[in-house]
Amino acid sequence: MPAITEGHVIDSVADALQFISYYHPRDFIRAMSAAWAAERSPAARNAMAQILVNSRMAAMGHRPICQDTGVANITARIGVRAQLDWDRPLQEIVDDAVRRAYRNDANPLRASVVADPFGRRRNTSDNAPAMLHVEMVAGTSVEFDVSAKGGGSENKTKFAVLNPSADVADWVVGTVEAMGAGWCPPGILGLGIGGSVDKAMVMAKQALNQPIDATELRTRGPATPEEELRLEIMDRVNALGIGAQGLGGITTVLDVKVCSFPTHAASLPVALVPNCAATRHVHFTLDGSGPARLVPPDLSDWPELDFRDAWKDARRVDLDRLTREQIASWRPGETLLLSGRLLTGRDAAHRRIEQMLAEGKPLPVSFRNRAIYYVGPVDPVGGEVVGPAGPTTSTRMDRYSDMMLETLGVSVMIGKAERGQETIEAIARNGAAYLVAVGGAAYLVSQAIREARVLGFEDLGMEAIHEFTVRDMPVTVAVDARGTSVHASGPRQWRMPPPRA
Ligand SMILES: O=C(O)C[C@H](O)C(=O)O
Repeated sequence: MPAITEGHVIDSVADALQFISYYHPRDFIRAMSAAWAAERSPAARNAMAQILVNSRMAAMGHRPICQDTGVANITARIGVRAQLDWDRPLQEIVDDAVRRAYRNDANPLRASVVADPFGRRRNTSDNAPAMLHVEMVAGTSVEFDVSAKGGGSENKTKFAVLNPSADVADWVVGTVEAMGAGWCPPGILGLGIGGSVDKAMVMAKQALNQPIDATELRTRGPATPEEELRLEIMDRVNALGIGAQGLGGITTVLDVKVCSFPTHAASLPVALVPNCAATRHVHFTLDGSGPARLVPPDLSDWPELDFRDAWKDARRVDLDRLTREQIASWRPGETLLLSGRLLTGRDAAHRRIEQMLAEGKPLPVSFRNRAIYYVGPVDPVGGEVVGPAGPTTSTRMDRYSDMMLETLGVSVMIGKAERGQETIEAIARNGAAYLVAVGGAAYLVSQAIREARVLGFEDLGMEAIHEFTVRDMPVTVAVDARGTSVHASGPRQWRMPPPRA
């Protein structure tokens, strides 16, 4: 039996991380296409169309589906009789693979990992380390699950130890309803039920690597209590009306995956890990014959669609001449095509601005009457001015709303997902507006960016303040100047009565 070498592991894991950065899994493309075809809410249908067009563009261009190219999550199942020809800890080996993949010259991926997480939060600059789990299994080979998990969906992870008499579906449905849209639905829910607190979380994460097969399951009918639970949760969550990007619609989840394990008689641990529209994972086996060969999807796997129809009546906005009166005329749910200059800034930039204001220091740029886009783009290659540059979750910037709107005079905020009530009130008080771009359509969004330059905080890397010049950047009015939120009105409109058991 030939030995599995360190080189086989590094080549395979590095290739896998590159592969999943631009290829959605086939089952995901199929499920998203079916959901798009069935969607009746125009806003959700348009968002899904952008996700699918972006997915095909990323596959063709070999550029990331999402600007959040994720943290590498790796599970290695090592056969007890496998011949391993390596000396270093597996963590070091997979970290080398991560470095190679994320610093690839042709398709650099975004470095999103920070060390010293509760202190300085220094970017490690190569996305290492990976989150590695190792299991010993029967056999002579080593199986790998490689995924790249984005921060927005990871942040929405929930865990509870329920009373053994509690209903798991009730907890999941209530939790998803309260979770907001920062996890970029439509996506997949991974559930780990039972075991211990740590075991439940690992099971939920690993459940997300199973193929999407809800349609097949529905056709053949559930054969186990887990399969019944999957369909019940899926139907009840979709009846909530949350829809794509939380804009209101009939599909919020494409599938619900469940792993369970025996647990303590007094406990019912349940972990819920959502996966976003940038679902990225691949599975391969090493048997000593060489690195893994991964099979890409076929271009015919994507539906033919032209989302631009949805924009033909869109209002064109000149950001360089924007007035508060114009902002006041925007309607919730309306599509805008933005042209002109906007500033960028996200978590680290807001934190630093707050510190500088407290210390009375001058800021590198004036935000007065400017639009700010919450984004951390991927570095450009070739002729690009910027790499994929989709929106990040705006909710994290809510605590800075008064500072940005009242103290600094920002007029427009652009991101994704809902805002909190205090931010909505601050928007209305200041005659500002909040716009959303589609999370998970980052490569498509980046096509609208014609120029990019860093104006401040360069040391923050992707979190620096940039100025983008955009042309026809598509966005939706999510909170208008009167404080009406489409993330409240959309789901209300598309909510359906709970399906009968
Ligand atoms: O970090 C990002 O670019 C986005 C993040 O994944 C988010 O969804 O908020």
